[in-house]
Amino acid sequence: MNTRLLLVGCGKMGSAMLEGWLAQGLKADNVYIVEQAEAAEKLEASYGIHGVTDVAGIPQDFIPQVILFAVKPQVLPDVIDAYKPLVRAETVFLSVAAGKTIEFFASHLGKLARIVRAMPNTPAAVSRGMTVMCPTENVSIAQRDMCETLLATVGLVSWVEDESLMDAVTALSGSGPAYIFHLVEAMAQAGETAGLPADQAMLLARQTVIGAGFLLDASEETAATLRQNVTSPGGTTAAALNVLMDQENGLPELMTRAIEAARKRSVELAS
Ligand SMILES: NC(=O)C1=CN([C@@H]2O[C@H](COP(=O)(O)OP(=O)(O)OC[C@H]3O[C@@H](n4cnc5c(N)ncnc54)[C@H](OP(=O)(O)O)[C@@H]3O)[C@@H](O)[C@H]2O)C=CC1
Ligand SMILES: O=C(O)[C@@H]1CCC=N1
Repeated sequence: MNTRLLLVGCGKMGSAMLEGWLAQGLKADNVYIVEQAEAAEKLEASYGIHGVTDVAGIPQDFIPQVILFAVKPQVLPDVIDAYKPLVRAETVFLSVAAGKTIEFFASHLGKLARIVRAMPNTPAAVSRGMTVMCPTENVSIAQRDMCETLLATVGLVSWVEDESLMDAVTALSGSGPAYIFHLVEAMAQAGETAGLPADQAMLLARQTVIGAGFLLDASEETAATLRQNVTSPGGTTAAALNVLMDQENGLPELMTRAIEAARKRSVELAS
């Protein structure tokens, strides 16, 4: 965890990764963060990290190994050109921005820039993230390893060579935590409708999702087997799954539509 890191944008995703890295022993002294003034001050005060409001605030002798863009995709076109002077063979530009293609970065930073397009998710904050990465050809094996090591400290890492798959990745694992949090909300709401007090319904929904996630993690069994283990023939779970697994109006159909909507939005965010 000695990577010299320049983090551009430290909002929800940037801070999720940062929290994970700091918990794993990242040295605050090796990190510069470019953020809005108030956030930069807070980061300095809370973590002892160098917070600056502009790329000009980074000392000349700080040569980042990784420049990680974690600003909104819509903000990137206004931000990116300021980083062109930092293009060097020893620096990888790692972007987590949804939709923003490698071509976008290359067109602003030049062909010599070494670029990795990545898609993490917020469970990185508790070292349970899922990150998928896609590199340009000029990213060295050592630099791939460095990016993998960095992201592997906060969860699992997978690579794709076909960049077009990053839109599906974004729709599945990038946005995915929100689907699970919404599942908790929906289960709690349904529990209330079934007669439970609101706070108890939320307690049951939360702990059921947390417990199921832990069980999935700890077990050698597939999700399908764990589902079957709950389902007694002719019992209550089977009655619910008849609804959820309906071919036309069930969860698979709904999830397919939801993930396709997210994938399409990722494609749109490219421009
Ligand atoms: N949230 C998530 O679950 C995931 C997000 N991502 C990607 O991560 C990126 C960030 O998303 P998210 O963290 O949710 O968004 P946030 O808005 O929470 O974070 C972006 C941060 O960047 C700051 N910022 C704005 N302009 C600049 C600038 N010029 N220089 C430096 N910092 C700046 C923002 O400040 P201010 O708010 O004051 O404008 C904000 O704190 C996006 O590209 C998104 O696609 C990827 C995977 C998952
Ligand atoms: O909603 C978004 O666009 C970002 C990308 C994946 C998760 N959050």
